[in-house]
Amino acid sequence: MRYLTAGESHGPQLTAILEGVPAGLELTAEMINEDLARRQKGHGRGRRMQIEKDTVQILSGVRHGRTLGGPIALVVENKDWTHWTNIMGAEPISKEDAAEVKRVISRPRPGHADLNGAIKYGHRDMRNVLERSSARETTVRVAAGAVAKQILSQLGIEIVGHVIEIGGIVSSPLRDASISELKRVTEESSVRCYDAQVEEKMKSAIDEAKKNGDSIGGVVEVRAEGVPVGLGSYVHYDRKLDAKIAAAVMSINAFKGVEFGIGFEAARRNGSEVHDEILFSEERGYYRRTNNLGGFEGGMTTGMPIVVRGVMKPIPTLYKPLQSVDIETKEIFQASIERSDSCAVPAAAVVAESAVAWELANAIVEQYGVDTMELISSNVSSAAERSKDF
Ligand SMILES: Cc1cc2nc3c(=O)[nH]c(=O)nc-3n(C[C@H](O)[C@H](O)[C@H](O)COP(=O)(O)O)c2cc1C
Ligand SMILES: C=C(O[C@@H]1CC(C(=O)O)=C[C@@H](OP(=O)(O)O)[C@H]1O)C(=O)O
Repeated sequence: MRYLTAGESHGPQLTAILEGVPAGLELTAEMINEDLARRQKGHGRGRRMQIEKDTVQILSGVRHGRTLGGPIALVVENKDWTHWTNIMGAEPISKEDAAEVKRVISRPRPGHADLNGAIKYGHRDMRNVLERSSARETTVRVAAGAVAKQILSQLGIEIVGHVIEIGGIVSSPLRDASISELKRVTEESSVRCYDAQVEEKMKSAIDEAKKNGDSIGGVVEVRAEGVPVGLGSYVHYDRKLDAKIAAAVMSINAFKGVEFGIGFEAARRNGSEVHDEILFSEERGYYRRTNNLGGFEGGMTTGMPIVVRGVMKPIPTLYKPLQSVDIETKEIFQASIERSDSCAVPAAAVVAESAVAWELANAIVEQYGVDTMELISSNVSSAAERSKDF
């Protein structure tokens, strides 16, 4: 499976075209809208989220609630577009109108794609960069992820993204919570964190940063359970599924690093304290005593829960401006802004969940790849039986 997205932050709409989704998958706009609404929530979001009410239109590839096997076109409208029709319209504008509607952005914001993008594409107006580099695009990535999650759910695979750290405030280590419990608890949390003890502290940290004109980042974690053994492969670098998942998480705006299981902590432990011992029971087949490696060995799934974390840097647009240089005058200036999120880590947890869901679903469709959900289900079940008795 693959997908493309198109659309600018303040243009008319965002579009995703998904190709290779098997036929016979139950899919409704309502299923996708649930995740779109989850992405919009979270303490620390800015005024834009009060304007947008993200809902999807399914424009092709689905009939009477089931996928057909053809490309699926998904569209989410930008409500804010009505305020930007002159500035963001596709048609050429006259010189006179240009003076009125086209306030050229010549001042790059540190931490954004503005300057590098302008140099790369030769744009003297950095709106031409920021419109597409904006994380508004993650809306349709979540829509694509919601389709992937339907595939996973039909195969009994559960997945959830949640927040484990914001602005240096860390939630306590996770108890033996099931994914459904994690989902239920984090859904009710204003920061998408299961640890109610630290929720208030995280909110205060966000409020404090905002009050100071600053922003904060954090760490999100995605867990997936019920994943079959042997997705991905060790035989070639570009077939390693952990690498694909890492790239998908890293591709989320503002993400700066990814780890699996105990991750960077592995550097500080002996091998005997890292590697997960192999056990066998009639009931479970092969399993691991621990899951320090987060569900991967040799670029393949072990059948243990997948545990992947990503770190999000603080939002770069700050009310407390950072120094930059105007590309027209070469003068130093202090960037000033009208609106921004002060923390988007809770929203990013939903984006990360979607990114991982897509990679997992894609790996399954590739590996058990036939054109219908029915056959994929039966192939996955017989592969599970085979690996249990192996
Ligand atoms: C859900 C989400 C919301 C974001 N909101 C903002 C925002 O309001 N203001 C901002 O400056 N950056 C925001 N960002 C981060 C920028 O999009 C990102 O830092 C920028 O595009 C540069 O990309 P890079 O950080 O990956 O290098 C957001 C990111 C995500 C994932
Ligand atoms: C619109 C979304 O996030 C936007 C991501 C973003 C950025 O620079 O990445 C900047 C802000 O946009 P604006 O400048 O219009 O306020 C955020 O609101 C969204 O998440 O749906």
